[in-house]
Amino acid sequence: MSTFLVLYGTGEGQTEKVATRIGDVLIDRGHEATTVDANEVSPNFAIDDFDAVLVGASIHGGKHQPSVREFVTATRDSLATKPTAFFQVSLSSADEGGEAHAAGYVEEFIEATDWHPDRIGLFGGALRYTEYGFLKRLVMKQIAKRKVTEMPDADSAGDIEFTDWDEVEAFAADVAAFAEGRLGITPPVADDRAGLE
Ligand SMILES: Cc1cc2nc3c(=O)[nH]c(=O)nc-3n(C[C@H](O)[C@H](O)[C@H](O)COP(=O)(O)O)c2cc1C
Repeated sequence: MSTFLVLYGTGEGQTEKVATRIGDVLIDRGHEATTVDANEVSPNFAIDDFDAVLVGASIHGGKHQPSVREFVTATRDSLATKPTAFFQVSLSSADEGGEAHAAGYVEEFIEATDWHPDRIGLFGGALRYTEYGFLKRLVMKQIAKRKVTEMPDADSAGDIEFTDWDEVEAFAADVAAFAEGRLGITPPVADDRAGLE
């Protein structure tokens, strides 16, 4: 068993939802996963308590959450000694033709923080109209109309989710396998299965 930190920044909760799903995959695999909002990190938070770290952020107005950027900059030296991954949630990743934008945000983040994660995941986000004020709702509806080619159905509240959960789970499993390899451990669940055979 290894200990994973999943630290995230979120505006309307979609990145938190993605971080939680990643944590669930790691736990199902037999690891320990701690999911933390970057805004709620205490000053004595010890990143060295964790064997591996995943950091996630969403994009608002072309930028990631400053709290995530600050965390990564402050812990960069420690991150460099562990298996790490970065995941990003944005509307660009939901849009056919938006890949270059999504990749550009990551590139800018890596350049600014000088952190080089081992794995990167890019996920489509959500339009949480129920969380927006009047003006933001209007602007986001217009942006979505212009930018998004294929619009999934809205839920009963009117929100629209683009996140591909199979992709999120595959990413989490890939990061776990990579970390297990680097840490030189056998996946705990696979161990149990071997014992049963
Ligand atoms: C005010 C606002 C600005 C946004 N700006 C961008 C943007 O510049 N590029 C982009 O790809 N997505 C943008 N998005 C889409 C968000 O990244 C998407 O809604 C995501 O699900 C937000 O995740 P969160 O709830 O974890 O913050 C924006 C969303 C909002 C509400």
